[in-house]
Amino acid sequence: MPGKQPNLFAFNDVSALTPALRSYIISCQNAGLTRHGVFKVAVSGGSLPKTLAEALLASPSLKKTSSNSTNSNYALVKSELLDKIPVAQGQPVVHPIDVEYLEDTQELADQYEKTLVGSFAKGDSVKLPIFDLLLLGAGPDGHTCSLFPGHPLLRETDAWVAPIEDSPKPPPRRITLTLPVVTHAVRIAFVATGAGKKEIMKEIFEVGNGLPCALVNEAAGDRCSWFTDNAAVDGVQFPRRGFL
Ligand SMILES: O=C(O)[C@H](O)[C@@H](O)[C@H](O)[C@H](O)COP(=O)(O)O
Repeated sequence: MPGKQPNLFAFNDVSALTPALRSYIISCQNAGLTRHGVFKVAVSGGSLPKTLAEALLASPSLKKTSSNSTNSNYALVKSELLDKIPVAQGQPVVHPIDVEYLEDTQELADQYEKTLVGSFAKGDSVKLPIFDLLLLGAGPDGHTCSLFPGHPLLRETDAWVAPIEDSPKPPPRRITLTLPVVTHAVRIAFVATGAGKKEIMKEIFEVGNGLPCALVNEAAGDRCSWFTDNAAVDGVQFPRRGFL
């Protein structure tokens, strides 16, 4: 159905992708600021924080990052991106998980949901938080956030944040935004690069198969955009290819 399909923006390589991602993020930010005076954005881990640094910082290579092998998405975003924002430009308000509750993932999820409730005022009128933008990665199995293929967590309808104790990707114990929160965002952008993504991109876009990334595509339609390099989408059929 034209108009309801996700957008695909494919580029020769990551250095060609990042300026377009930057423009897209700035337009989402401007829309958020116009709508409610703030820009509410959530960011996943993996290779994304590094790509965001390339997209958003004037000179991302000025400060070297010691390591990006960490189980903490916050530590990753902090070292790759936040620590490199010039002090004069100010810092965003960031809500990492509260490590005090790491031993109890349900409590950790509840505490994080409370943090979101503080920002989005869950109640009679607000059934779901509406982020201005979710910036996500796509795993080689089609997972996104900590929403894994075939996992019962995909059926969660009430919670905004949920624990997972059996993540197939380490670490096994995590918390995640739930699928309805993801699909309710004003805009959702996936960044997927490299030939290693080709097979799963084919499955997500040509088959669907209930893969978490495909479920986001189906629910969000044209509110969802994919930023890829050509290697990741070589030979993949897309209903809607855009140009930026
Ligand atoms: O929590 C995690 O384990 C990661 O954040 C993960 O969900 C990541 O976003 C995808 O696996 C894609 O990672 P890449 O972009 O590095 O392929």
